[in-house]
Amino acid sequence: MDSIWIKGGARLQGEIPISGAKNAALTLLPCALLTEEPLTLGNLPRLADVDTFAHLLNQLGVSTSVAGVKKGQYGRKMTLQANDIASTVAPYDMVRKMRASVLVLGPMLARAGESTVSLPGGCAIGDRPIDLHLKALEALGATIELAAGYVKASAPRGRLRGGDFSFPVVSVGATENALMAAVMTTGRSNLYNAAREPEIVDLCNLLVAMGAKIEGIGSGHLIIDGVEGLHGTEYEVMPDRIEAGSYACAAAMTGGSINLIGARPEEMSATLNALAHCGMIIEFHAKGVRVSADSKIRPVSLATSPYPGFATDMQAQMMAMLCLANGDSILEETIFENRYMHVPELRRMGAEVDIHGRSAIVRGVDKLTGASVMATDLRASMSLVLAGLAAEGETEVLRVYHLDRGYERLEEKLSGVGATIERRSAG
Ligand SMILES: CC(=O)N[C@H]1[C@@H](OP(=O)(O)OP(=O)(O)OC[C@H]2O[C@@H](n3ccc(=O)[nH]c3=O)[C@H](O)[C@@H]2O)O[C@H](CO)[C@@H](O)[C@@H]1O
Ligand SMILES: C=C(OP(=O)(O)O)C(=O)O
Repeated sequence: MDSIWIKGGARLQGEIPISGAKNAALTLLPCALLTEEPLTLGNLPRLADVDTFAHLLNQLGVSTSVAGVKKGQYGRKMTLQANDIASTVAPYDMVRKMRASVLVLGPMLARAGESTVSLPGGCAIGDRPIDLHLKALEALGATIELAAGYVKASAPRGRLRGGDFSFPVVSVGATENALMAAVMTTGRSNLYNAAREPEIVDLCNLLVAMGAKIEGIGSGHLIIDGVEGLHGTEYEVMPDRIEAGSYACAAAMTGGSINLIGARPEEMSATLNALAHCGMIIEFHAKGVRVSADSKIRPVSLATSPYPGFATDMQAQMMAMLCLANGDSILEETIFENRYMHVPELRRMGAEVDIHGRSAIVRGVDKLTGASVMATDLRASMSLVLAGLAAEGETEVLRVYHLDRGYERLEEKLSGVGATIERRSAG
């Protein structure tokens, strides 16, 4: 199995091109199910999750073709076409590989009048139920049955009528599923307390480009007037604000300066504000944003919350950074109940972190030391890469497949700014 080997200590300096956002890509891809016309998505990141999603869509009868990509170029362009839906079942072996597979539920229901998807079960960061996806679809007129680990949603007489739903807690995925179902109903839907993440705005913008009628985009109240059918279009995936934030932490932790090319600072202001609070210099420019270390990292207290709050997907990376602050920081994880799996591994590198329920006290230390480490999820793995970049000595991060889910050519991007990092095969 591959690992990432890092010799820490280099001051990172230069430019990193930011790839298309994983979490946007994973909700734009299922939109191909909503039309029989071709949908072309550009700036799709080359990630394992994107390949897995394309494979799932293939199983449902969607054809996918990738335009020629030049060597050294990031991203790719994929054309997807769902002439017919060959199957309306997303099987367990796909959904268990990637939770986001559940996002075929809403669009498949809208297009084919029925949809059967395996229940995803829990994962490394928490329980992650899909009850709100199902309740929102029921409010739009779907009938839901649960049997043998699968959820079967159907639309009476083949088409949903639309309806109103107020999310009791903000859910990105449930908002996405409800939106993709609501755009082809026979009536009007109101989604209250909808997620406002930039990836939701990206989804709305694509749906509108396909002919959907959505008002309130970017707000917590989305009003959707169903249309008869949608058409194909060409669309560019938004830049990945979590990838950009992760590399910003790399600049901070190595006393460096990284220009995040293509990053949209307005979509990552909670991360940039936290970095500025910690003493980093943030400079906006036409091509993106530059993050530079000016002094020792100052401690900060942060709680994760839905957008525009501080993203849970940045918590592990921020923790790695705060391990090197000149004082104690407090992090509170309010979204997922089990998202501190990186802590024991960071401790093995010399970090001092105490967990009290959902809070973590991060006591800044003068240095981290390289070690062999592994994590059980994507962002936890990235926090270990960041720790390795700043640590004294060598670090080996095992279970690279987590990183390959969400960071396009990580080692290439980091060596481009001066890191000593390589992928090694265990043979
Ligand atoms: C592919 C993708 O975009 N993944 C992101 C998405 O995940 P995902 O869409 O799974 O996360 P949600 O926003 O749905 O989860 C937020 C909270 O709501 C709870 N919940 C969610 C749905 C539901 O039916 N019932 C329920 O109780 C979850 O357990 C969690 O505590 O948003 C998360 C929160 O920003 C991010 O960390 C993930 O990177
Ligand atoms: C938790 C994440 O992704 P997913 O929802 O795909 O597991 C993430 O991107 O950090």
